[in-house]
Amino acid sequence: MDNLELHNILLKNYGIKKYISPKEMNITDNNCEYLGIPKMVLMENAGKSIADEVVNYLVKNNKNKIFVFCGLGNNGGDGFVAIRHLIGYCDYMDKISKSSGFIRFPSLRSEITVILLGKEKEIKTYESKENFKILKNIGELDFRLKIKEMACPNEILKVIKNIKTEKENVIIIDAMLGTGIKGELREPFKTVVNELNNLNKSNNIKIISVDTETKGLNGDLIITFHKHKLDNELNKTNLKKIGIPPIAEHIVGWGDLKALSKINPDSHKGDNGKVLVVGGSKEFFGAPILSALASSKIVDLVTVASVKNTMDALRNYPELMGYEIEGNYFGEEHINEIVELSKKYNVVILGNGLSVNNSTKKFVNGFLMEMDKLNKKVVIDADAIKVIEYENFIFNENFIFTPHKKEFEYMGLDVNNINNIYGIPWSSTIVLKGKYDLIFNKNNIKINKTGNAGMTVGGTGDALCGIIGALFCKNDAFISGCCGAFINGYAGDLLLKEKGYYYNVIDIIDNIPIVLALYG
Ligand SMILES: NC(=O)C1=CN([C@@H]2O[C@H](COP(=O)(O)OP(=O)(O)OC[C@H]3O[C@@H](n4cnc5c(N)ncnc54)[C@H](O)[C@@H]3O)[C@@H](O)[C@H]2O)[C@@H](O)CC1
Ligand SMILES: [K+]
Repeated sequence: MDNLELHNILLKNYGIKKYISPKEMNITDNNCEYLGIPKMVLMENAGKSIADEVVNYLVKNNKNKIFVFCGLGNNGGDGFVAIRHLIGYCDYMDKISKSSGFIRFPSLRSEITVILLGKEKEIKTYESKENFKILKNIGELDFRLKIKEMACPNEILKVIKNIKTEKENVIIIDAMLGTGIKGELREPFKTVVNELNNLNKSNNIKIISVDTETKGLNGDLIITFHKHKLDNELNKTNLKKIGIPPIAEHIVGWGDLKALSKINPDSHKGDNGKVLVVGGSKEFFGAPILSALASSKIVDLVTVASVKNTMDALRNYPELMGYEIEGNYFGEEHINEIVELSKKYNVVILGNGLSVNNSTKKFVNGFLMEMDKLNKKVVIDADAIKVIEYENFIFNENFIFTPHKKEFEYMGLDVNNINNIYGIPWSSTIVLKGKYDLIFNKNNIKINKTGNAGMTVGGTGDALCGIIGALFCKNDAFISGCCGAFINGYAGDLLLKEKGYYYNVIDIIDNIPIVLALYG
């Protein structure tokens, strides 16, 4: 069974999640673009579905005047599109009422008023900007559309006061903030929300929110897109599908990369992560250096704890630090000192070039037991995967495993027997490497399709766990696994375009910053 088949079987078993968090939604939204679906298309579908629903609401509730409060992000953009579609309905409704003398809809003879909470130049996204321009073009010529750009709360208060005196039945559309809200509500949004809550108590006014209610707002209806959002009250939410395919939630793409924790420009040395690589042996001394080099492209500080041969090779890499152990292999006698050393680091990467023998077996099992007690984050790779005694093993959420198919079999999890995987009470994240990488834990599953045949060259697995370990310093296990797989593969894909299949792991490592600069 290949990873793609496994993915489909796991997906079936995981079932479909009813809710989506704002963060997951943003990732999915960006990954639609990665799949080739332009954001403009999703915004168009979202805005159209709002307009359809508002017209329904107009009919049912005998409303005939619309005010739309729009923010500067894509929630506002959905509002702009909805207004354009509603203007289309006005025409349709006028025609029906005049030609047939039969009034099916209340006529929107009065105008739609758009209140942009800010200035046009402050609109954040390309899609929103373009849709606002269209509205302005229409509004210049069509008496039914009025557009106001307002940043000052006092000006906005005047508009809301006027709404109170409206004789018409009014609908207010809240397209202020959606899944992009961060922190507490700022002005002028705060004032608007307070005032709208007061207005809402009057019977003539109904509030419909786009995607989510702007924080603190208590409206009448929410029209949400793709999936229910965690905070929305179900009994007043209407779900609309806007053309997002289910796989957009399960593919790793640049949406995941954009969701990674960002480097703070004011940060100090060490703030952006410290990684300890524990691996290497007399024979395989280079592997931990490759992991460490990959990590060092992302975090501030990387130390390799290893045998003398590795230390000798490390002299050529001044960007890495070394910690030499006694002997040719890790063993039980090294557990205490490496546990102590690990306390200074955010993440430990364990296993590259460790060798498989009784000595390393004792080390790995004893060391991981201590890591579990300390709640230390560990990426477990290569030989470490082979020597773990899985019968007594605790798969905690701070462990990420990065096996290929053969190593995965050591874990006692039969790829061909899905019941063996699904339902296992573990929290660790698995990054199962292959043509398609599969990243999963008991809550999530994603598939990564970056990478190419050139990556069968030695060391790419070491680079991968180096990247994952570095990301894990400041991100959760699942997104670190996903983004590590994506970055490693994408670095290789860039090389394929540039050099064909003739590149090595050092070229991949050198490309890590390029991928992060493109999408991070
Ligand atoms: N997720 C999807 O698949 C789709 C999402 N769309 C819409 O896009 C929305 C998300 O768009 P964005 O990511 O641009 O985010 P939002 O439009 O929700 O908000 C982002 C804007 O709000 C400002 N902001 C953030 N926190 C604030 C606070 N506390 N107080 C005041 N202002 C604050 C930011 O400066 C930014 O300009 C969704 O809710 C939905 O309406 C649609 O366009 C179509 C598809
Ligand atoms: K909203």
